[in-house]
Amino acid sequence: MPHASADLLAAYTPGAALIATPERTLLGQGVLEAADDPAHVPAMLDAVQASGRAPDPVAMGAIPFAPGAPARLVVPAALRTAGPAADAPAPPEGERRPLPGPWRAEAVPEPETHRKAVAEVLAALGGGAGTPLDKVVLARCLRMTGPGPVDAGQVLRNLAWRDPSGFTFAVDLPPRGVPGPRTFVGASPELLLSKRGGTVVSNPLAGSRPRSADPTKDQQNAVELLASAKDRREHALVVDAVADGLRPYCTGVEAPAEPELVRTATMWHLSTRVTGTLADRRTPSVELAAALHPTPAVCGTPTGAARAAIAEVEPFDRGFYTGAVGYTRADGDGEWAVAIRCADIAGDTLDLFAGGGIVDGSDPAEELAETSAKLRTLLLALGVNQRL
Ligand SMILES: C=C(O[C@@H]1C=C(C(=O)O)C=C[C@H]1O)C(=O)O
Repeated sequence: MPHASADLLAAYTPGAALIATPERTLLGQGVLEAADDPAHVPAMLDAVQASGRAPDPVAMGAIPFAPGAPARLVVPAALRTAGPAADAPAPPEGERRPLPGPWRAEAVPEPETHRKAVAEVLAALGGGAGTPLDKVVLARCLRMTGPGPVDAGQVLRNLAWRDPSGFTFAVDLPPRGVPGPRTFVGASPELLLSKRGGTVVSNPLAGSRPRSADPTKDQQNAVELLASAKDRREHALVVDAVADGLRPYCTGVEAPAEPELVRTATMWHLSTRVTGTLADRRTPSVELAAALHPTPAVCGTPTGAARAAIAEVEPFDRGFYTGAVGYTRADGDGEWAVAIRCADIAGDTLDLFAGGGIVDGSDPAEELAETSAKLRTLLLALGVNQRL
C-alpha cells in the first residue's frame, strides 16, 4: 500500500530527511552511509547497492553555497516514498499551527545597511573602470529567536500546506555548536535540475515582484514584471548560464525565447524551463546539479567576480542557503532544488535568508522590499504576519 504524502509529512521528525517535489515525496530515516562531497555520491550509491543493504538506494540532502564546504548527503537506512504533496487533501485548519511566540528578530545586516550595500554594488556594476560584473545576488539574514526549541517538523508542515506545488524540505545538518538537531527547512519554487532517463530539466527563476492581497495590485505587479526590461535582462543571464552549463553533457538543449510568470504564495517570478537530452543517460543528477551550481539566480555573472563581491559585502556565512537540496537514485535519476526560501534551525533560533539579483537599473529600496517579501515564506510558516 503506497504511503500518502501527508502521512510522510506527519511522520517526519528532526534527524530524518523529508523532500517533497512536484513528482514525489521522500522520507528518509536513519543513516546507512553519508558523503560530504557530491562527487562521492555515485560511488557511495553503487557500493550500497552492491552490498545488498538497499536494493534501490537513494542519497538525499543538501549542498552548501561555498565551493568545497562540506555537503550533507545521506543514504537513509529506511526510505518511504509517496506521491507529490500537491495531491494530498488540504489538512484540517487546526493542523496549520503557528509556532509559539513571542519572537525576537535580529536583522543581519540592518535593513538600511542592506539598502546601502545594494547601492554600492550598483555603483560597482555601472561605472567602475574595467569591472566585469553584470549581476550580483545580495542576500540578508534574519535571526528569529523563540521562547524554546523550534519545532522544525511543524515549520515543514506549515510550509508544505501553504505551497504544496514546489520543493518543500527538511534535512538534517551537521551541528553548529547548539545542542540538539540542526535542520535546514524550506519551500523553494526553483528547480535547479531534474534528470529522468535521458532527459534533464532546469527551471531558473529570476526577476521578482511581491504578491499583493489586493487582486488588482497583484495583477499589476505581475504585468509590470513581465514587461520589465531590467528583469528580463536579469533573467536572461541565468537562462544563458544554465543552457551553457548543460550543453557539455547534452546532445541538444532547448529553451523558449520568452519567459513565463510563475507565482508562489508570496512572490511573482519570471521563469524559463530549459530542457536537454543527455549524451550519456547514466550521467548522475548530482553531478549535473553540481555543474550548474551556483547559477546567476543566486550568485551572479560572472560567477567568480560575483562570488568575491558577495564575500566582501555580506556580513554572514550563507551556509546551505543558495546551495541545493535534493535526491538522486543509483541510476542517476533525481531532482535538485535551489535552496532558497529557507531557514537553518538549531535550538530556539531560525536563521532566515533572502536575496535578490542586482543589475544595472535595480533600485536599492525595491531590492530591500523584495528581500522582505521573500522572507515572508518562512515568517508566515512561523505564524509571524509582519514585514521584517
Ligand atoms: C535569492 C533568492 O531568490 C532568487 C532570486 C530571484 C531574483 O533576484 O529575482 C528570484 C528567484 C530566485 O532565483 C532568494 O529567494 O533568496
